[in-house]
Amino acid sequence: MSALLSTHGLIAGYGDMRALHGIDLRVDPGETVALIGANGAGKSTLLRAIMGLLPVAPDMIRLDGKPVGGSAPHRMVREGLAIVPEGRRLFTGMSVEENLRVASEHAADPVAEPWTLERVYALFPILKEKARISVENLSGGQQQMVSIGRALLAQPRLLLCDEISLGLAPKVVREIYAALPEISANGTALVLVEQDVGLAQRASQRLYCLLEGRVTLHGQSGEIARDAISAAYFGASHALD
Ligand SMILES: Nc1ncnc2c1ncn2[C@@H]1O[C@H](COP(=O)(O)OP(=O)(O)OP(=O)(O)O)[C@@H](O)[C@H]1O
Repeated sequence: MSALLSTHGLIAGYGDMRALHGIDLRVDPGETVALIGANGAGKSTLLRAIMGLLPVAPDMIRLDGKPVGGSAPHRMVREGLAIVPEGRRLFTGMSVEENLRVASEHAADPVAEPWTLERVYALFPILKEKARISVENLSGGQQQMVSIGRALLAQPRLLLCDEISLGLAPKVVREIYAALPEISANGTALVLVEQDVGLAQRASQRLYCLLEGRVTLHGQSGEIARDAISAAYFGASHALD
C-alpha cells in the first residue's frame, strides 16, 4: 500500500534549537498510528511540522507521495489534514456550535460519508445538549470533544491528535477513545500522541517511540514487548529490568 503521509529525514525546530533530528514516519490510509515518548521528545513538534506550522523542506513531508513540507496550514487542511492541538485551542466567548462551524468553512473534500454537525452530535451526544453554551463553561472532557468535532468537520483524511487524554478523568478518556473507531471507520487515518503507553498500544495498529527528537522504536503495536518500549522511551541505560 502506498503511504498517505510520510516524512523523510524530517528536521525541524524553533529558531536555532533543533527539536527533530531526522524523523522517518509513515501513515497508511485509514490506519491508526500512535506516537509515544517522554516530555520534550518532540511529539508535538512533529505534528506541528506535518501540519505546516513550522518551516521544513518540501521533500521532508510527502502526502500521496507528493512533496508538501512547509506548505501553509490552510493548504494542508484543504489537502485533508486536521489537528486536535495540545490545549484544545477553542474560541472562547463562542458557543459549542459556533466553534464547530468554524472548521466547515475551510474543509477538504470528504473521505467517505461527510462529517456534519448532526454526526458530531451523534458521536458526542453531550455536545448537542450544550450546543448554545459558551465553550469556557464546559468541562475539560467536553471541550476536548468540541476540539475533536471541530477537526472532523474539516473532513480530514488524516487527523493528528495531540494528547487528547491529557488531564482528563479515566471515564472521560474511555469515552473519547471509544469514539475513535467510528472516526477510523469513515476512512480517516489517525496519529495519536499519547502519554499513556498502554492506551496508545491498544488504540493503534502501529507505534513510533521518540526520544530526544529521534525515532527509537517502531513496529506493530500489539507485537512490541514492554521492555523494548521502556528502553526506547527512556533510553537504553534507563531501561526497566
Ligand atoms: N515554542 C517553542 N519554542 C522553543 N522550543 C520549543 C517550543 N516548543 C517546544 N520546544 C522544545 O522542543 C523540544 C520538543 O518539544 P515538544 O513539545 O515537541 O515535545 P513533546 O514530545 O510534545 O513533549 P510534551 O509531552 O511535553 O508536549 C523540547 O526541547 C521543547 O522544550
